[in-house]
Amino acid sequence: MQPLIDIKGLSYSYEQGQPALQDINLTIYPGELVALVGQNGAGKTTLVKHCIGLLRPQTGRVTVCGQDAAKTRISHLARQVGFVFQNPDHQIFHDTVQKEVAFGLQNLGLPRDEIEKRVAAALRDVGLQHLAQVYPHRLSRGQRQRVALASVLAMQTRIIILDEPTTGQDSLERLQIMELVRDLNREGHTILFITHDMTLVARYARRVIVLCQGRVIADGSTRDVLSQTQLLAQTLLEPPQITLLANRLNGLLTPGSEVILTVDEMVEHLHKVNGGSIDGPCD
Ligand SMILES: Nc1ncnc2c1ncn2[C@@H]1O[C@H](COP(=O)(O)OP(=O)(O)OP(=O)(O)O)[C@@H](O)[C@H]1O
Repeated sequence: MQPLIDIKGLSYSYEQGQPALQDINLTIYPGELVALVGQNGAGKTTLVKHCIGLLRPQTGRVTVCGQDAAKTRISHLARQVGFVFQNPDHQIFHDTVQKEVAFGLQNLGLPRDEIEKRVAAALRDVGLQHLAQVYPHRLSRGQRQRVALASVLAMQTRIIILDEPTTGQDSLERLQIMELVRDLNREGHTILFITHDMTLVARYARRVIVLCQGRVIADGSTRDVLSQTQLLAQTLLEPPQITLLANRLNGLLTPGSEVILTVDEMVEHLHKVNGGSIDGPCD
């Protein structure tokens, strides 16, 4: 299968700085749902900015949908890769939510009724349809984040990259955003999301890439990566509380069983251990 994103030997340093990325080699295939994690300053944002053409490799090469990202116009890449910035205020410029979400579609030259349809659908998906005529900067940070997400959804790109998509959201909104991300992935979008929230990683990601000081130190299935507690400790990332609890209990109850990632898995596991005497699920 042809990769959608192919990164070979990518290194990058900001002026007068330590290398932000060092010899990154990564391949993202169609249909993946990938979490990119690492402590502050690990290089996550720098890496994804190379995938949308905002930064050009100093060494190495980034290919997106078969095209060299360094030689492709940003506007052209934007048809393939949607990017939701960590700070929504970096991508919100218009005076109503509706105009903001329509902007990229107008640049594509789409007919007016198609634009209206896509804007309405995207606002519905993020739960903001009732705020279409509001000035975006009057909204909460979480709502502005969802405006930015709606703008990307409306573009219907094959790849969606989200930099900390749940920042500023309460716990219900966090889950709603991640359920939407999972639905988009099921509909065929390839998703890469950056987060520090390892509970969301455990629950939603199928693959995890760990960056530490500009290098990839782990890349594998969520279960494999989250079971490497010592490696995660290097990056100051802690597995979800339920995983830590299960690790402690496993030693006592059922040595050698698989790492547990969610409350549902824990309940299922306890059912097995106790012959079905525990009610669930409760995640
Ligand atoms: N515009 C910039 N100019 C100079 N140095 C920068 C710039 N942006 C990032 N850096 C530095 O590059 C390194 C990687 O930063 P980057 O923002 O990619 O990390 P990150 O993993 O996304 O961090 P965070 O989780 O805090 O967003 C850090 O040392 C950071 O200080």
